[in-house]
Formats: sequence, structure tokens, C-alpha cells
Amino acid sequence: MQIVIGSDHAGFHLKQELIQWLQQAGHSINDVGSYNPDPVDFPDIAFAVCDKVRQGEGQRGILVCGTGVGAVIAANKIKGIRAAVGHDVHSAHQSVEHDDVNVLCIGAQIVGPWLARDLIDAFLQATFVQDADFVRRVEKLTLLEQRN
Ligand SMILES: O=C(CO)[C@H](O)[C@H](O)[C@H](O)COP(=O)(O)O
Repeated sequence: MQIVIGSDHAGFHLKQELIQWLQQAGHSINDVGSYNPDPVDFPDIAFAVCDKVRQGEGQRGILVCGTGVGAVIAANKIKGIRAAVGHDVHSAHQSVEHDDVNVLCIGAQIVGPWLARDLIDAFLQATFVQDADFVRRVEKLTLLEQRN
């Protein structure tokens, strides 16, 4: 799968680990930064990841910040993006199956590298279920973007 990934300073080291693991698993990775642990603002990195995802340059996006919270706030302000914080495996796959989530946000200060891998595995393996209720709700999410 083609994956766009990014982190701020708080997520930098976990991102580096995850990139290596994802590449070993055969994924194609576009790393938009940060490229060192110097402080960087998560909204800038969130836009860099999400803009590529909505333009189709990656099938899914992964953002790593300290808690996942700043990243998910920023990502959900970008048209075409549905982002979720990944803290548990069930939500990581259900967010795709029910809500067509395309960006997973991970908190490097909250989850360790092994849980992060499980969360990403669940997220990447899941696909949107074309159930009429789910489709209607995702359409309503898109309508909310237009009401802003
Ligand atoms: O978790 C975050 C935002 O929700 C960020 O990654 C930072 O960790 C957080 O904002 C704290 O910032 P700091 O500059 O690392 O103190």
C-alpha cells in the first residue's frame, strides 16, 4: 500500500521505527517529515500528510505526535480527510469499516511501538463497508465540511 507518514518532534523517533517496519512489510512510504527531532508544529505536518492523501498520492495517512490529539484536530479540518486517534485495535479498524477513516493519528507519548504496530496493522487491513447506514453517515460528514 502507498502510505504517507509524518510526525512532529514528539513523534519523530516512533515514526522512524514505524517507517522501517512498514517498508519491511512491503509498503511504499512517503515520509513528509519531520526529518529530525527539532521542534516543529503538528498542524504543518498534518497538512503535508493530509494534502497528499486527499490528492490520491497515498491511499492512507499516518500522523504521529505526542498524544495524537493535535494531529487529529488538524487533520479533521482538512477537506476530504477523516482522521481518528488510534489507541485501541478495535477502533483502529472500525474507524475505517464504518467511518471510512483515511488518516490514523498515533500518540508516541501514549502508545508504545508494539501497540502502534498493531494499531497500524488493523487500520491498514480494514476496508470501508458499503452498508447503507455507513455510506449515508459518511456523506453527512462530507456535508458538514461544506457547512463551514
Ligand atoms: O501531542 C501533541 C499535540 O497534541 C504534540 O505532539 C506535542 O507533544 C504537545 O503539543 C507538546 O508540545 P511540546 O512542544 O513538545 O512541549
